[in-house]
Amino acid sequence: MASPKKKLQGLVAATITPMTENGEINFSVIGQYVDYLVKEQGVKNIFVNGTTGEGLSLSVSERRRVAEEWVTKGKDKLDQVVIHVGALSLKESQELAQHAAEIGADGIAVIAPFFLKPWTKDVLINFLKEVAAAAPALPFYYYHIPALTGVKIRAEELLDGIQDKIPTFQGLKFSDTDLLDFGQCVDQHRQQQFAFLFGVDEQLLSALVMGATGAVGSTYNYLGKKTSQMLEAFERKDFSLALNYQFCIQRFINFVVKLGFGVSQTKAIMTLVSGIPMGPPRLPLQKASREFTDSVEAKLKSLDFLSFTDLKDGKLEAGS
Ligand SMILES: CC(=O)N[C@H](C=O)[C@@H](O)[C@H](O)[C@H](O)CO
Ligand SMILES: CC(=O)C(=O)O
Repeated sequence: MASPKKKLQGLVAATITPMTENGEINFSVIGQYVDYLVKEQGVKNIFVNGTTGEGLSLSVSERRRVAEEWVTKGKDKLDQVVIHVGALSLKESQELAQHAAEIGADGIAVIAPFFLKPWTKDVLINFLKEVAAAAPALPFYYYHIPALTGVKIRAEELLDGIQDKIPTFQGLKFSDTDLLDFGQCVDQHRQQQFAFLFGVDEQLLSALVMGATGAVGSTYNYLGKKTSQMLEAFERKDFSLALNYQFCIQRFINFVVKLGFGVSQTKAIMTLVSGIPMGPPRLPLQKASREFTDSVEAKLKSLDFLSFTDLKDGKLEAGS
């Protein structure tokens, strides 16, 4: 059984995989990236090779090297490094799980296989169990992202009795807007100390109300500090301030969603905000346009996100 050590909580940044202009992984900026997350964003947990990291667009050997680099550069700086090891091939997923254990990662996460799909809960559990068994000492997280995998098995159903099958099961990363499903996951497992990590950044406040213990997301790369302020306000039960922060974050996300938002755009935004070159995405994704970056820069300035100036008297300016 996984050591019940430190529970994964708070904000977890879903890391981008930096690339060079010619499409190779740019390992040379990962050290800087770690320092940026810790010092500028106050984020000390990362989720590597997931959606934002284009994990499924990398070769197995690239995924291994990326995981190694984050673990190495994060040593003594980060609290937890969780590696996403999901793949269409069970063998590859097991290899990556075993590798994550060998390099000293703090946990592994797995999405549902999404080409030849599991159609029932039991089949999905069997797949996850085989992966988890390849890293029997590592905490295991199920990464529920039905809009991208097309596997719509409800998380609540999946979690029912999961520890009997997967003793290392430690939590759920829930990237969906179904708060009935999410809430029931929390409600039915209150005794078990699982991590319930929400993955829709623009709706995190509602998930906190529903019992989320943390969050994994792409925006925590550059809005980590802002989002932490929301978490702190929530902890203090200052719900109107927490809502102000959530609305402020929503104004930004709503703005980029309307322009067309995905991993490519996340790379462009992070380059802009951190100054660390994230490079283009890999095909089939296309680099974000110059117009996108220009309008985002103007928006970030108008929202005061670039300087991370604190809110005055806990009040936001009206409008956006
Ligand atoms: C589909 C996707 O990439 N979801 C991310 C994590 O699960 C989120 O962090 C979103 O990027 C974020 O909520 C903005 O929509
Ligand atoms: C957002 C997230 O969790 C991912 O990129 O996998």
